[in-house]
Parts: sequence; structure tokens; C-alpha cells
Amino acid sequence: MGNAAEARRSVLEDRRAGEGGARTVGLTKVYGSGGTAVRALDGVTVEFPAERFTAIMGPSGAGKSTLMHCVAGLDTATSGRVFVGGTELGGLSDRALTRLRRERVGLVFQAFNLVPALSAADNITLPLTLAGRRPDREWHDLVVRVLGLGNRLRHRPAQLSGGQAQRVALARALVTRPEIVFADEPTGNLDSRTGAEVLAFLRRAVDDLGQTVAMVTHDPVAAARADAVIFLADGRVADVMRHPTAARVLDRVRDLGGRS
Ligand SMILES: Nc1ncnc2c1ncn2[C@@H]1O[C@H](COP(=O)(O)OP(=O)(O)OP(=O)(O)O)[C@@H](O)[C@H]1O
Repeated sequence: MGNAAEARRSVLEDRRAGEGGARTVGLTKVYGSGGTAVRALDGVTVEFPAERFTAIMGPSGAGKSTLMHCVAGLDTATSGRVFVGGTELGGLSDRALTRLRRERVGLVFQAFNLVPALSAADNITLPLTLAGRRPDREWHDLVVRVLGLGNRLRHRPAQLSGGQAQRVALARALVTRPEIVFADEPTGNLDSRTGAEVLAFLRRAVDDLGQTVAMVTHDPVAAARADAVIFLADGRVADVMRHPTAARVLDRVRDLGGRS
């Protein structure tokens, strides 16, 4: 076995045993009150298992973003429970929640959200810089290698293609070795070939780096790269499909009505 493979194995064996993933129990989120109240989530119990890739689909307004925001600690539940790894979010102080959000959850957005003035390398380590932490060099280098970014580190975002920019965003989400990475329509701004490449890297984050990924998408082909698809409709879980194929996902999306 080569040095690189050995390094990779030893880094992966370091994983915090028994941690990772996220889940909700009876998660309900109501925006507003009285006659104008909107029940965005209505008793959602779902699991994002550790070291798995899960897609979230559903018609517009089904509650996909709300679910992601509540599990990522960006929004608070009205009732029900949210766990990231072994930690229940409901019991955390604002300060602890901020820390959890920063260090134990990774976020990837459609619009990349890289800092234009910083190199790819500095963008990747930004979450650690903000937290006053030093990168775990071995893990950092492994992430950069698996995402194929070694020769792009000195580039600024404007000098990167869309697919490279999204890989930098993914590396930034992974560098803290979070319990879960949420990707919100990560291929929405990319052409289909580049989108497929980014999906392949999301898969590698799970298969080669042992990370946990949850992805909101409207695209059945993208969802088919996941291990399971959670379908939401009207704030509830309408279905969970394991081992999805694009054709089966498309059928289900049509059953649920409208654009997924
Ligand atoms: N901050 C808010 N205040 C009031 N209502 C909200 C707020 N955020 C979301 N909603 C409502 O909650 C419901 C679920 O919205 P959410 O954005 O989670 O859906 P979605 O499935 O992500 O939709 P899309 O695919 O269009 O992004 C919608 O009816 C929406 O209008």
C-alpha cells in the first residue's frame, strides 16, 4: 500500500466513533401566528444516517429549506427534536448553537458563496480561521486531494470554473470534519456535465472520506446519486426511497404533483 493510501486509512480510522449524521423527531415549524400562520413542517421524523448521502425533494413550498435550516441550526423548531450527531439542538444556548453550526455542520449553496478576495486555499480554511482553530493538516490535505484541488489552491474564485468553485465550497464545508454537510441545490448553477462532476465529488465525500451529506435538489438525476431520497409534501414526509434511480424518482415526483 502506498503512503497516500496509508495516510488516508489512518486519518479515516481517527473518526470519532459513533458520531455523525443527524435526525429529527416530530419536527414542526410554524412561521407567523394566528390566521397568517404557515405550518412549514408538520411532524417530520427523518434520519440522515452517518456516512450516507441523502437527497431531499418535494414540490416548491414543501418545506425542504426549512428542514435543512432547522437541522443546520440556522432556524429553531417550533416543536419536536433535532439531533446533530449525539447532540440535541433544542437544549443548546445561543452560543453553543453558534459553535455547533460553525464546527459540526457544513453548508454548500447553489451560489458557491466564496470570498472573492481570498485564494481557494484561504477560502477552504476560513471556517477554521473564524473559529480560531488550526487545520488538521492530514485531513485538510486528504480533502484537497480527494476533491482534486491541489493545483487550484492559489487561484481566486474569479479564476475558477463553476465546477472548481463548487469543489472549493465543498472542501470548505468538509474541512472542519462536520457531522453533516448540507448542500442546497449545489448543481443549480452548473451545466449538466459540470453538475454531474460535482455530484461525483459529493459521492466521494461520502464513499472515500466517510462524510455524511444531505442535499436539497429538484433534479431526479442528481437525487439518483444519493443512497436514499426523502420526499416532502406540505411539510410532511410523503415517502422515503432507498437505492433511487432517476426514473423511479421522476415517477414519484410526478405522483406528488408539480415541479419537485
Ligand atoms: N421566514 C418565513 N416566514 C414565513 N413563511 C415562510 C418563511 N420561510 C418559509 N416560509 C413558508 O414555509 C413553507 C415552506 O417553505 P420552504 O422554503 O421550506 O419550502 P421549499 O420546499 O424549500 O421550497 P422551494 O423549493 O420553493 O425552495 C412555504 O409555504 C413558505 O412560504
